[in-house]
Amino acid sequence: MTTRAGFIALIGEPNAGKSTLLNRMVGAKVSIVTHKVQTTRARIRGVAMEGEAQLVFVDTPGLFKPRRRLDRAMVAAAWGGAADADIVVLMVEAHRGVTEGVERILEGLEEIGQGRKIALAINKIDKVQPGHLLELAKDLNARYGFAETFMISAERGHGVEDLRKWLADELPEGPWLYPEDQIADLPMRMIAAEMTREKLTLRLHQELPYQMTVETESWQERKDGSARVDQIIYVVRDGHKGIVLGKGGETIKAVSQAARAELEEFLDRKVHLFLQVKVRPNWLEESERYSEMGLDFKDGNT
Ligand SMILES: Nc1nc2c(ncn2[C@@H]2O[C@H](COP(=O)(O)OP(=O)(O)OP(=O)(O)O)[C@@H](O)[C@H]2O)c(=O)[nH]1
Repeated sequence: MTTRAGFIALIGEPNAGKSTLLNRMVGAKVSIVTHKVQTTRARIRGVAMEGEAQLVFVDTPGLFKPRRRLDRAMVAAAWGGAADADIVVLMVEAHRGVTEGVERILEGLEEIGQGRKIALAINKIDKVQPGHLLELAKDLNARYGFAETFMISAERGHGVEDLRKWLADELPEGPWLYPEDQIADLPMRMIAAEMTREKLTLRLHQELPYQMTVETESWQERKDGSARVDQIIYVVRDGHKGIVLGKGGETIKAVSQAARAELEEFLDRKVHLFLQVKVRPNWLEESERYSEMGLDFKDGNT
């Protein structure tokens, strides 16, 4: 059995249909991960299984907000998420065609195009005549050498299956990035980790340790309707551990209380939150790519 796994970034102008497509591909409403700016370059929006392939969809925050003065270096930096992905899918709205925004994205693709496959998905085909579609596909392919072109209607589901299958075939061979049984509650795990991270950021300000990550280790539903959530705060140095714990553990206690309160409000039920701080000195080398993606990377997984 050959397994495949990798990161896929759906990009496009606002309203192109990225969320709609993602929800179709993943088969559930998962794109609920908040859009708060973080130090991570990209975050997981959903995971789908297709045969023996695991498709991990990442978000590319703040990518396409039009900027007046957009120099190339800025573009490259802002494209972090897409640049880390194995496959990028550019979504273009069929009825709008090559807008200024699309042109800008095509320019950006030149920067990140090396080393990854880029597919074109012309979306909302239900809104136009077929003749128009072929012309648009030709025009776009003349501007950029896409690996493949798909005509889809994310809303109605047309062409989505073909795209999914193609993505599964094109992903690199390798072990799955998530255990299969974690996929369903993944968005919740990530939201919970993000809440704790946010509280730590608020509390520590400039003291915030470099390269700190929060991971939700386990999520258990209890018979009484409450949830037990265990999280680990990873830091890279021993000294950082002290900062996160605070004097007599007061920092971590306050963070835990605030994060729990927010999680309880979000879930509308009782939560037992357990935080642990661990030093993982080689963390960066071990898991640079995965942790940037917010993945639950553990030693020995590779
Ligand atoms: N007619 C039609 N409408 C679609 C299709 N796909 C998405 N839409 C609609 O387009 C709108 C935008 O879709 P979203 O999925 O929210 O787009 P998005 O790219 O995630 O937007 P942002 O979050 O703003 O970046 C919604 O009203 C969708 O219902 C499609 O295939 N056909």
